[in-house]
Amino acid sequence: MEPWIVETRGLKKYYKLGGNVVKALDGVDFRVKEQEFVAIIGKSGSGKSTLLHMVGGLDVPTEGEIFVAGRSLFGLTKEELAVFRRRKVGFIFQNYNLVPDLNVYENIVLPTELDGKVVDHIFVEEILDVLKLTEKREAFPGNLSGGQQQRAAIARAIASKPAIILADEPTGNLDTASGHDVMGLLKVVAKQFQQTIILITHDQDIAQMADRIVCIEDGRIRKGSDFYA
Ligand SMILES: Nc1ncnc2c1ncn2[C@@H]1O[C@H](COP(=O)(O)OP(=O)(O)OP(=O)(O)O)[C@@H](O)[C@H]1O
Repeated sequence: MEPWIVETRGLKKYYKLGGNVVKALDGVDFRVKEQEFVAIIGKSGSGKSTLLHMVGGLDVPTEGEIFVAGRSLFGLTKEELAVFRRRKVGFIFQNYNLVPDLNVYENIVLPTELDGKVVDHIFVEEILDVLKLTEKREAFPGNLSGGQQQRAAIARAIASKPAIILADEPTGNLDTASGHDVMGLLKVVAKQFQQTIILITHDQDIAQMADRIVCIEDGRIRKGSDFYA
């Protein structure tokens, strides 16, 4: 059996809008191996966010199955999905989503503390070092550049040791140079700490930095689009 850490089977998400049905996802079979770094590309409205939200347990499909780290998300209650997200998924958003009143270090350890787990401070130091944030550990998000904030958000995602990391347009708010920097560092930490990453982006150049690229078109994986970069 293939060691899929993420697998979707026949995934569909339909929205009823007035008399119309919007097929945001229309039968997606998507698989990710452990420690892979996959970029999902596609035009605006193609279904990228919908797919990421389903895999991250932020939303439930109309039809189809999702397996993450060996368990099915089918039939989980809202509360069970919240626990799934907290324990298994690290999220990285376009807007960083750092807590403004907490410094970099406090932001990084927050999810682990909220989950009632012991913080592995040695591990956090290593992450800070790889992401070149050691000197910014006591800085507040408001005093950091966009690239530094996103590096802190990446550190936070890695520090909770999730099964998968989902990144939603992580370079979307950054200029080209900072975007490439952040993407390069994300790749380095992913490899160093053996993380599985699924990232969505509009940007071909950013996607090219992943191990594998999958293109979504009209709610489906475009035939022949799934390839190793
Ligand atoms: N809550 C909703 N209600 C109705 N339609 C929705 C909803 N969420 C998404 N859609 C529709 O589903 C389709 C896919 O949306 P989705 O956000 O997944 O695309 P996307 O590829 O992530 O786009 P973008 O790059 O602009 O974020 C679009 O047509 C969108 O309008």
